Amino acid sequence: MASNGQTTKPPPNPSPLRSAKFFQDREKFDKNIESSMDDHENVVNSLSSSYSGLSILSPESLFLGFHKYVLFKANMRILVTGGAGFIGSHLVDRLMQNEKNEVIVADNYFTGSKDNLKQWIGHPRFELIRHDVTEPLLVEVDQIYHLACPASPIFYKYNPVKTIKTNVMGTLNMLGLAKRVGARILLTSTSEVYGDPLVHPQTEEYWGNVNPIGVRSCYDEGKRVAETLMFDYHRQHGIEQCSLIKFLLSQNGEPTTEIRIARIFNTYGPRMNIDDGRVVSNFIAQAIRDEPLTVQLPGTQTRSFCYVSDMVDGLIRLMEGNDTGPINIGNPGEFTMLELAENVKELINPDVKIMTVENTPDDPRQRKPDITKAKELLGWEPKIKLRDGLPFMEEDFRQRLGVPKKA
Ligand SMILES: NC(=O)c1ccc[n+]([C@@H]2O[C@H](COP(=O)([O-])OP(=O)(O)OC[C@H]3O[C@@H](n4cnc5c(N)ncnc54)[C@H](O)[C@@H]3O)[C@@H](O)[C@H]2O)c1
Ligand SMILES: O=C(O)[C@H]1O[C@H](OP(=O)(O)OP(=O)(O)OC[C@H]2O[C@@H](n3ccc(=O)[nH]c3=O)[C@H](O)[C@@H]2O)[C@H](O)[C@@H](O)[C@@H]1O
Repeated sequence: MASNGQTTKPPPNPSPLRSAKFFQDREKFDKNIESSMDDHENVVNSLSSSYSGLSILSPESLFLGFHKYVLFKANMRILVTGGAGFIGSHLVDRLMQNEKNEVIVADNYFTGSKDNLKQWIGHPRFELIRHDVTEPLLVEVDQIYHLACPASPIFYKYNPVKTIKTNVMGTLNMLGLAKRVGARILLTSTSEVYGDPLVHPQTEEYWGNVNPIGVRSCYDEGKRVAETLMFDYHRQHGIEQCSLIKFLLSQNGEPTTEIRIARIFNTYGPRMNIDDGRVVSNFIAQAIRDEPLTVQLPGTQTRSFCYVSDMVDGLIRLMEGNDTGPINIGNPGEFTMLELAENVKELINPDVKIMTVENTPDDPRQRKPDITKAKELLGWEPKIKLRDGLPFMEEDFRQRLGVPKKA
């Protein structure tokens, strides 16, 4: 009861789907669909009369062709944030292979480098922008792969406030852009959202065991907030629509936010920073330099390592597919750090020593993805085993370090 004794009205239904505005909008869509149908008829008629050669085509096929032209744009303009980094640059290579793609990279070069993209600089379908994602960006694009964020623990702990700003404000800015231009956005989240996991292997349903105030939290919790923002934008501004309605919505200035979330597990391959600090790059660089492999204690902690080409394949499938995720993308092959060191020693330098060193706080004890969802929903699973991937990385590191393999 209100204070004046009258019965208070229930608050309006908060669901944007059921608000009065929703029904007004629906009416607007219906009218638009009708007028768009009229437009199509006009186009079909004028095309048929202007080009006698087209008269062999049925009005239906012309209608569909027009739809395809308008709704499923032949060319795709794709933004890759963090595209000058390790995974980002491999993703750019793969996207550029498709001649219908135009690729724009936005990167602040904190851990990435122009060198990773040198083969594309000057290419007519490629643009590189020095940009920090904590600031807004306005570019007309159809898809956004949002990778910008330092990934190596050494780098993300170096300036933790900046790391959390990159994850939170960076993702907010990219979501704002996605909403404004009607682009689909994919976030590269991480297995670190599972923290020091109590469930093994990790399924997407597991909510994680994360220290909110530890030295890794800027990254783990930053990515968790980034995932939350993705889903909030999706729920608040995005309804899964069929392409026709989506097109009409975007024509009306109505926001749509289509999201995809990949939870990436440890990925390795050529172009990793040599002094990046992550375990695979450390061990390979140490083996090549004849320095002892530094296994952090206790050495029995596990990780699952995915080769970068498999990762890129998984990310593209997720972007192109129909599922929002989150979906684990990683290789379920699980190794202790001592086993990894043994493998590197055997494959790269049998004379190298293995030594144990102190670990850092909150290091997860185990990690292995359950990839059932990726298999079922994306038809994806990794192809390259660790022992097959390590030599590709060795070759790249030897070239960059200028140390040829001993005869
Ligand atoms: N490699 C892995 O094992 C792994 C695992 C889980 C998740 N991920 C995620 O995948 C993405 C790419 O990782 P990576 O291994 O290629 O790392 P990386 O450090 O090589 O690449 C990150 C890129 O983002 C750029 N960047 C960082 N902060 C930025 C900012 N504020 N504005 C613009 N650009 C910025 C860097 O300069 C770099 O080019 C990251 O989001 C990371 O969290 C990676
Ligand atoms: O897969 C993930 O989700 C995360 O994986 C890594 O995080 P982490 O597994 O801690 O990466 P590394 O620094 O490579 O450490 C892996 C393990 O190797 C150990 N390690 C590291 C370096 C080293 O020289 N020796 C060593 O034994 C660490 O103690 C740790 O147990 C990435 O760096 C994160 O960006 C990513 O999000």
